[in-house]
Amino acid sequence: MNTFSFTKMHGLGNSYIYVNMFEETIPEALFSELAMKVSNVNTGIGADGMILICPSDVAPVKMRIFNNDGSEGKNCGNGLRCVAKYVYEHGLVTERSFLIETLSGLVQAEVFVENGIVTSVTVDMGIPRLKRSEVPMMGEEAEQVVAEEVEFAGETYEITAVSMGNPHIIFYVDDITYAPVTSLGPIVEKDARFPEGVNVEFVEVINDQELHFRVWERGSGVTQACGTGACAAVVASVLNGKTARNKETIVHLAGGDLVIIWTDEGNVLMTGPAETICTGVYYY
Ligand SMILES: N[C@H](CCC[C@H](N)C(=O)O)C(=O)O
Repeated sequence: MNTFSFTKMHGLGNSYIYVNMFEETIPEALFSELAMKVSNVNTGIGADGMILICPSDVAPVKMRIFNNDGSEGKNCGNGLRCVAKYVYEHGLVTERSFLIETLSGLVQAEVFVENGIVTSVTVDMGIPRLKRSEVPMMGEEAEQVVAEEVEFAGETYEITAVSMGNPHIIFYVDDITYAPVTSLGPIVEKDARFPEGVNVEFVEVINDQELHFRVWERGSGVTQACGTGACAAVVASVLNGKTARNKETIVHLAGGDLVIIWTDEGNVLMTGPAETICTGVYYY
């Protein structure tokens, strides 16, 4: 019987099983299968996926994120805040600001500490990728995919597509309460026009600095929050003239709020909480 120690953490209810790969040894071939198993609420621990905190050649740590269907994501905003909290509190870093390597590049995290405990984290999520080919989305190359009419399941929708290192498509709705998250989300997630799949976000604009937000995540389905998705929603809202560039926007997700700013310099800053739920030993 094999085991590994884990820490369950969440960012606004978007929970993952975190494994410190500086201390644990798990065969790479099992990462995908174990992500599915630990995520199962009945036969596993229960979470939206698994995140590995790994050594890196270019930063203090590298984050690898696996959705609950076993697929590997290239970025995870809520995960980055929890990784930053974990590595600071476990002494893997000594500075309050440090780099984290992801599959979509390096990001800079800054932790805010009270009595030795990280209470919130700001992550510089970098520059959004806006070209159709960068999302990626099939079709004739375009500098941006903004307010484009696209048909899904026989209905025509206006969509905006943004990559934060992982793909996102944003739909605007009049009332977030009635957003077709579970009906339209799974259809769009697997649409052939998104060769790598896509995270599906629904946004209600409250004012030029406030959004309501719900998400159907690629590889995990409905989650309480999606950090990269919230960043993509702010970028899309600026591109659509609905919110202000270079001003803090409050994004109200099901699990709570994120404060996000798309700066004039081009990068997206995301600030929000990160919490530890429990630790334990998993048997496999
Ligand atoms: N489902 C995403 C990964 C998790 C992103 C989300 N949980 C976040 O906080 O950004 C993907 O496959 O691209």
